[in-house]
Amino acid sequence: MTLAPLVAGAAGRPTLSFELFPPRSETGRDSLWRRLSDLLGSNPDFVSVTFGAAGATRGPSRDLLAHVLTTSAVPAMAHLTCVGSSRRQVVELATEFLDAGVRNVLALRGDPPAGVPDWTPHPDGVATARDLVELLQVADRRRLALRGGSRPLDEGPLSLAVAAFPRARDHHELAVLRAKQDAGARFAICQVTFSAQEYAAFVRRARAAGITIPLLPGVAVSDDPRRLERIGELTGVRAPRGLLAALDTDDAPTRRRAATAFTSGLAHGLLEAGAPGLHLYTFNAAAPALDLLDHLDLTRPATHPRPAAAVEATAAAGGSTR
Ligand SMILES: NC(=O)C1=CN([C@@H]2O[C@H](COP(=O)(O)OP(=O)(O)OC[C@H]3O[C@@H](n4cnc5c(N)ncnc54)[C@H](O)[C@@H]3O)[C@@H](O)[C@H]2O)C=CC1
Ligand SMILES: Nc1nc(=O)c2c([nH]1)NC[C@@H]1CN(c3ccc(C(=O)N[C@@H](CCC(=O)O)C(=O)O)cc3)CN21
Repeated sequence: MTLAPLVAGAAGRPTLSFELFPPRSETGRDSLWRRLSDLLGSNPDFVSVTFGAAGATRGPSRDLLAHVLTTSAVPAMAHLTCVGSSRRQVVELATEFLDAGVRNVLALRGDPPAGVPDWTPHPDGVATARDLVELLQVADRRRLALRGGSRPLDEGPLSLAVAAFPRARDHHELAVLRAKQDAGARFAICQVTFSAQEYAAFVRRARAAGITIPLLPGVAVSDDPRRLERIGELTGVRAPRGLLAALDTDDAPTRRRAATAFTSGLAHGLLEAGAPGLHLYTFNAAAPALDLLDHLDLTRPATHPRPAAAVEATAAAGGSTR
């Protein structure tokens, strides 16, 4: 399933996507599989799976993507990063994910690993997301050529997305996004934002700079203030003090209501500003994302065809394939 037309509005409704990170442990994996089935059950347009700094979660990220691709009909997007890798390593990495059935990739430069003071980037490595956008297309073409040049019928074209930064005010950052678009990115997922005005102003600046691809805003839907603090440390985008204060309570239902009151206000503002949809940073929790969907009345009809593996598994279990 190619996501670019969906994000560009082909479905006639806002696009909805969930961002997940791979579990750290076996126990984490079992509990994630359960929460995942609630999230996938709401029929998002796609889920995306993060890739730890400098490839630290390569195996777990690939396994989580393969799990989504084989057990659900929801398209999955891999985040892949290039910082610290040689061109050859990037092509190998891309081929591994393409072999696992991934056709949608968020091409990111990537964060340097935390707490590794003597870390240095690869000397002849791929330094920017723009170069990664190009190299991923090379890897896909090379893989196709090695298989005799014809694509299996169920293998769609490679579809690439990149990151965008609503906070960025200088022309250089817009030129970088423009270069990623010109290299072949079909849409951008925005860094977390807590302000619809900030997003709207960014979209205006981007359009004036010749950026025409859809710019999907990113919304952190957590009801856990520690998560929001952590994302603030990681990205420099701090949650509003009022939101953190409202979440500063041990009463879980109060926290959940406060989170949904905030995210639904923000989501309304973003959609009113013309956003093509919402990319929800879920932190692997189902409830805050599903509460928001209820609140927005964004219930989704089941539109994705089921993958053969899931249909066979259901049929083997004596169940319905619908
Ligand atoms: N994992 C995720 O979901 C997300 C991660 N990020 C992170 O944000 C950071 C930035 O990533 P991207 O936007 O993918 O990287 P990018 O390669 O587009 O930009 C990275 C930096 O390099 C500079 N740069 C890029 N091309 C340049 C050029 N030709 N000449 C001079 N400077 C250039 C940019 O100004 C920017 O400051 C990374 O750490 C990335 O992993 C951001 C959003 C989402
Ligand atoms: N610069 C940057 N790097 C990213 O990886 C990134 C962004 N920005 N922006 C959007 C999303 C948000 N991301 C996040 C945000 C928070 C955690 C987080 O809370 N991580 C926990 C560990 C999670 C776990 O494995 O249990 C942490 O303590 O760091 C992870 C990814 C990934 N993305």
